[in-house]
Amino acid sequence: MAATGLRFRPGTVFPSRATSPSTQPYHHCSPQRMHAAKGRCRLKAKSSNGRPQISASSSSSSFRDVVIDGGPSEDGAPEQGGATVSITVVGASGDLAKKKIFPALFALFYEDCLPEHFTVFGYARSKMSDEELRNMISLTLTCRIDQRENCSDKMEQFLKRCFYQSGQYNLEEGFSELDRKLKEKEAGKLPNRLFYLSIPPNIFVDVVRSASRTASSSSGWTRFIVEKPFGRDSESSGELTRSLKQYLDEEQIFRIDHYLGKELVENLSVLRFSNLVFEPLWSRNYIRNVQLIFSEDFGTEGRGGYFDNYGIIRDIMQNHLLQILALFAMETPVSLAAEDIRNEKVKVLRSMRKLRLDDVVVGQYKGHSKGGKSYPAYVDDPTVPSGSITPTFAAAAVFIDNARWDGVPFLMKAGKALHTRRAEIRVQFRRVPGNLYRRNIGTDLDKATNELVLRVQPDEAIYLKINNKVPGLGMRLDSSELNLLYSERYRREIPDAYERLLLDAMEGERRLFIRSDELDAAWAIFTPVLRELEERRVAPELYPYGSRGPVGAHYLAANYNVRWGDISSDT
Ligand SMILES: NC(=O)C1=CN([C@@H]2O[C@H](COP(=O)(O)OP(=O)(O)OC[C@H]3O[C@@H](n4cnc5c(N)ncnc54)[C@H](OP(=O)(O)O)[C@@H]3O)[C@@H](O)[C@H]2O)C=CC1
Ligand SMILES: O=C1O[C@H](COP(=O)(O)O)[C@@H](O)[C@H](O)[C@H]1O
Repeated sequence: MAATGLRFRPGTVFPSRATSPSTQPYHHCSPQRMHAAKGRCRLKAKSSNGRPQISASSSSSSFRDVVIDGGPSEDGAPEQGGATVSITVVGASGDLAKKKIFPALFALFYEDCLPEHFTVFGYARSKMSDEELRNMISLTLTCRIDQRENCSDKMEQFLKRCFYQSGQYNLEEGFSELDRKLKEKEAGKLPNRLFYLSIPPNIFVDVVRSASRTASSSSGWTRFIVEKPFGRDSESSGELTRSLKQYLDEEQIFRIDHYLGKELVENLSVLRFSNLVFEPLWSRNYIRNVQLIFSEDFGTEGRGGYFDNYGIIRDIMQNHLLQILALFAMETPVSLAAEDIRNEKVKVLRSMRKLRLDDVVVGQYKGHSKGGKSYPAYVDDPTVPSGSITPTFAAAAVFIDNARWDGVPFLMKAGKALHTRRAEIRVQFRRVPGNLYRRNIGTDLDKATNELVLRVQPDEAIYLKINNKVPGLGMRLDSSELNLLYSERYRREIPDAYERLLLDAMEGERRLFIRSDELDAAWAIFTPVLRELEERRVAPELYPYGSRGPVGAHYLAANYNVRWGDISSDT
């Protein structure tokens, strides 16, 4: 019997749906594995929020207690008894599946984070054999995780567990056939099924309808990870939620925002709530402004068909940046339980002012030549309609009308085809009142205020800019950094966001997924301005590919006496 995946300890019990959430683990790392995987995989009985794992909350009506035992047979097919998880990647032939989802599943397997009994299925319309799927997947799997020498064996073991089913998205036949094959692999074990909808949004509902009717688990849980975009505005998002809920309970829907799975975003609450030095400063009393910055140094590159229908505000701001903002600004949750955290996030979102057109700047990249190389304009992308005015850049000032944040501008900036790839949170503190050293600081007092930066990517880091005496006999101050650079402090590679989120979905941990009322509140902030931008056909300010974006973003910040931290310094 191959003992590859995470061991389910004999006797581990899944609770019935009727019982209160159990603290029993969903899976365990063996002690040796746990040691090897320390810091990457969940330690025993802990979910990613560090709480004892609530196991297997189910949407199935006939969920029942189950004892985990046994292991897989030699060909990887699970033996009788125990439970199994089948993960079906719908849209398996697509970009996200190849780039992120299969590699994340392999990384979890490699780190012994998947349950002992699991099967991966790819589903799409493209015709492919199991072998062809495996070949396709194998091109994007990497042994990036500390290059242990058994990586190619692990890859082989993983690929043996991968299968493919071709079918239409809106017809039940393909999913019935999938159901038949899943049952075969499940071999009488308690079947838990996870569907990852890695498909364009216009077919989400078709897939959920067909898959939930014909390929739901008969006795275990069935969950659907839904990729963004969740609609284009309040109305379409509400419509999507209503449609999904015709077939699924809210607890079966895992709306993914992969930024919530990023290490530094995950660390935001730890930084705030477990360090006395930060939380007391976390309010309008000490914070002058907060900046949420996303930039990419490449354009739409073939994704223009999707992007043009959404634009950067929907693609990045309304979800990734707003989710970070909510975590940043929320009050202390009652506990680390998913619902307690999501309740606090909703409160923040509902306290936010609707964004006004005056507080938004939009831009679009134009072609540019540099060093003999030419870079295309957004409208040069063959998948973009000519004359498109869809923004590829936006800056916005948003406000939270509550006691903690009254009057503090939260500035967001997101753009494609800029000079660098970066995502960060910048917190600019107020000036020191009656600063004794103002004469030694120089003329620019703003530059001398403290700034806390959480660099989400690349080169994850947290650093605090402080004023420091330049060594010497004189008294000159400069701005220096207390720097926690992850690559120096932690040798281990940081897991990809999709790894954390997939694992959480399998464990039924919803904390990092978006609840429907959060989504409603998020759309309520952006829908009016999105509508106005479109109705008025507001022309984006053009900026050269590879530049720092439109100057309008500086005027917007200046309206609130703010300077973008990523521009005024290069750190
Ligand atoms: N790619 C990325 O980096 C990111 C993507 N996402 C989201 O993830 C989801 C998947 O993205 P991605 O993989 O890029 O998408 P793709 O365009 O690559 O589509 C995935 C698969 O869906 C099928 N498909 C594509 N277009 C249609 C259509 N019009 N009708 C029916 N089926 C279609 C194709 O499979 P087949 O023809 O074989 O059926 C395709 O391989 C989307 O919701 C996207 O917004 C989110 C974040 C990042
Ligand atoms: O959701 C999206 O995110 C990616 C950026 O993700 P990252 O993890 O590479 O920073 C972005 O390119 C894409 O347009 C958007 O849909």
